[in-house]
Amino acid sequence: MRAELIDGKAIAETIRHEVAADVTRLAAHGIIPGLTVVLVGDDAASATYVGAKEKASKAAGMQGETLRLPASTTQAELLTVVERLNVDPSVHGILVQMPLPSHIDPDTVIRHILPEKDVDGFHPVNVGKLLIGHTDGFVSCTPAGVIELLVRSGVDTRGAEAVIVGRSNIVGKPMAALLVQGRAGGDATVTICHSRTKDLAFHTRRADILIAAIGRAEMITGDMIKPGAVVIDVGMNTKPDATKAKGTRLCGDVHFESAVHVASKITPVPGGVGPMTIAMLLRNTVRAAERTLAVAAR
Ligand SMILES: Nc1nc2c(c(=O)[nH]1)N[C@@H](CN(C=O)c1ccc(C(=O)N[C@@H](CCC(=O)O)C(=O)O)cc1)CN2
Repeated sequence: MRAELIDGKAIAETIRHEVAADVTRLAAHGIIPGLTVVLVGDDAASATYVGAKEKASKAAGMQGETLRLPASTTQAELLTVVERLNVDPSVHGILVQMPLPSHIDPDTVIRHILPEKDVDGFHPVNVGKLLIGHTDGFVSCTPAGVIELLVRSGVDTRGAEAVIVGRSNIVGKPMAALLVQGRAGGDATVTICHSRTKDLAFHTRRADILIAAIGRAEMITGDMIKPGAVVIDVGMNTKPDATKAKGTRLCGDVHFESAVHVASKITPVPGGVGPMTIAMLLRNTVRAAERTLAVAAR
């Protein structure tokens, strides 16, 4: 058996077209969704992701802008930038690219972004809304993208044993909240595993749906997967590869070559969850702009 590939690139492309149609609809009301991404410092991977976000937002017809600030930017300076964006009516979505330089506290910055412009879904108000099942908040883009992948690939999550490996605030915890909620892509029985979990393989082998979000290259091997399981790899790691010009290649948290013979469906890295993160960001930005329309109509 060889697992069917879940093509995140193709699904993300479909969502980007849906978003572009929404942008055209909003234009009839005189609204152009505006997304401003703030990048602090010169981390090469972050610069690539930020460039991709600006390009994708413009391709969808939005007003996409990137503010590139030097690594020496102080926390106070960054908070001033966020405050300016908070009150700018042409900016519907604000995203501060992570990771930030070590002298800046990410939680303080996230709390400064207005929840209604927090298209990353990281603000405690949006996290709280997700937990209590309110749909008027924003959901963190990567876990929201995973749910879209499952739903659009025809995976029935109802009553499934879903095991998440990783307990980050950005992926693991919101992922659990989404899988457990009583709507499409939810109704699963959820287990979260982490670095202190005893006998990790015992849990992963019980999973009908296994979500790997640990941040450790190829840690989940085929023998840790239940035959026929759906495997979603959120990992984005590099490993040495002498055949590549860079000397490294991208890999996930799942050892793909052994997992692909055990799973029924699997996401590749690259081309799985990664492209969904940007597609869901665009969707959140359109929603932020739509809500200003709804507020104006009141
Ligand atoms: N403020 C935020 N910061 C970060 C987030 C986030 O959601 N909000 N997520 C990640 C990085 N990220 C988006 O910012 C991101 C990562 C990967 C991809 C992607 O499309 N990956 C491709 C491969 C790209 C490559 O070749 O290097 C893939 O998987 O196919 C998109 C977005 C951390 N920071």
